[in-house]
Amino acid sequence: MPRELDEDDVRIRPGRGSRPRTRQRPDHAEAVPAVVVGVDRGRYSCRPQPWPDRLVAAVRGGSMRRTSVVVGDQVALVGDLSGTDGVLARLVRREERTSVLRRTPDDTDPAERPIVANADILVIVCAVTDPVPRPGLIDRCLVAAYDGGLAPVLCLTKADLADPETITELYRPLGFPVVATRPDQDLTDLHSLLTQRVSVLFGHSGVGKSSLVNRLVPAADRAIGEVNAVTGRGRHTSSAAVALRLPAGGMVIDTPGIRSFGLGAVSPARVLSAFSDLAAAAAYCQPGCEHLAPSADCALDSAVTGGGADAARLASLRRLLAARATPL
Ligand SMILES: Nc1nc2c(ncn2[C@@H]2O[C@H](COP(=O)(O)OP(=O)(O)OP(=O)(O)O)[C@@H](O)[C@H]2O)c(=O)[nH]1
Ligand SMILES: [Zn+2]
Repeated sequence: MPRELDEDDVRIRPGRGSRPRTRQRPDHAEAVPAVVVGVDRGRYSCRPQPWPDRLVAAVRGGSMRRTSVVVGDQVALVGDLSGTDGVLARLVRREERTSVLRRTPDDTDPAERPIVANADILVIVCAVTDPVPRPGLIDRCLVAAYDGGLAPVLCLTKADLADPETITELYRPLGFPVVATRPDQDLTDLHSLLTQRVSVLFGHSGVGKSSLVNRLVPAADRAIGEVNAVTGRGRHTSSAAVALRLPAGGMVIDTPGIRSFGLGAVSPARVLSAFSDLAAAAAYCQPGCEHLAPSADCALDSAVTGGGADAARLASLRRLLAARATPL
């Protein structure tokens, strides 16, 4: 029996997915566009665009063996797309990604690898208390979001137990939405941010992420658990990202078991690009300036003293740049 390749066999290229697809064949013109909503050991659960209520299990076609495919990827399928149990379609193309979140290497997995593609928003879920908030972790998530091309949202859970103001204040200069949630209030603010968008939820164990997912996604759609029935349950289940449909459109991607995002290859320039107000002043820095601390090389401090930039924004940028180097 030929050995089946899976996600673990893929060598992640250092670039950002710009390899020309010379193997693309014209006979795939009729392939059906679909989005990947679950991945398990080389099997992909996909929702075809023309039949979004259908879950089709697929494997990568021959020309795709070295192409990484993750939850959120836009792909093209050929073959039997009926979604019948036990039937496998073939995945013949992966479209360019608009964003990529990467998982940090760990003891069992030495490669930094993509876990979610094409998400618009990273929702960083953090409890106001119990467990105590860890701004260092939030900062690392922010770096991963800016680097991966996602807009961050901070969701502060358990606002019924403590005042979210201290932590909200810390992030105010960054200008992204901060939403506080509590069990006795509805999730209107969060719904309006996430509806019609693709968002990734990330949070450490105990912060209330599962409670949030259950409130955002009605029980019926949780039947996405079927994904695992289609593709088989196994060792990867606990760390696999799964895309769930929001009632009013859009998807939330849950990332159970993922403890942090990869920051190994993050460049200061990509983080800086999320600070448009400071990016212009940074053009006056010496080449190679990492903007980490006040120095003769860094033009950002004089931009602040000259009134062209905000001190709190610069402090936030420096905290994020420093967070890259701080282990969790
Ligand atoms: N008071 C209060 N408790 C909450 C809130 N959200 C969640 N909890 C409680 O916090 C505990 C953890 O919630 P979970 O939803 O399981 O948290 P999780 O982040 O999914 O944790 P894991 O399942 O371990 O990954 C549970 O006892 C919840 O009832 C909240 O807004 N307020
Ligand atoms: Zn600088």
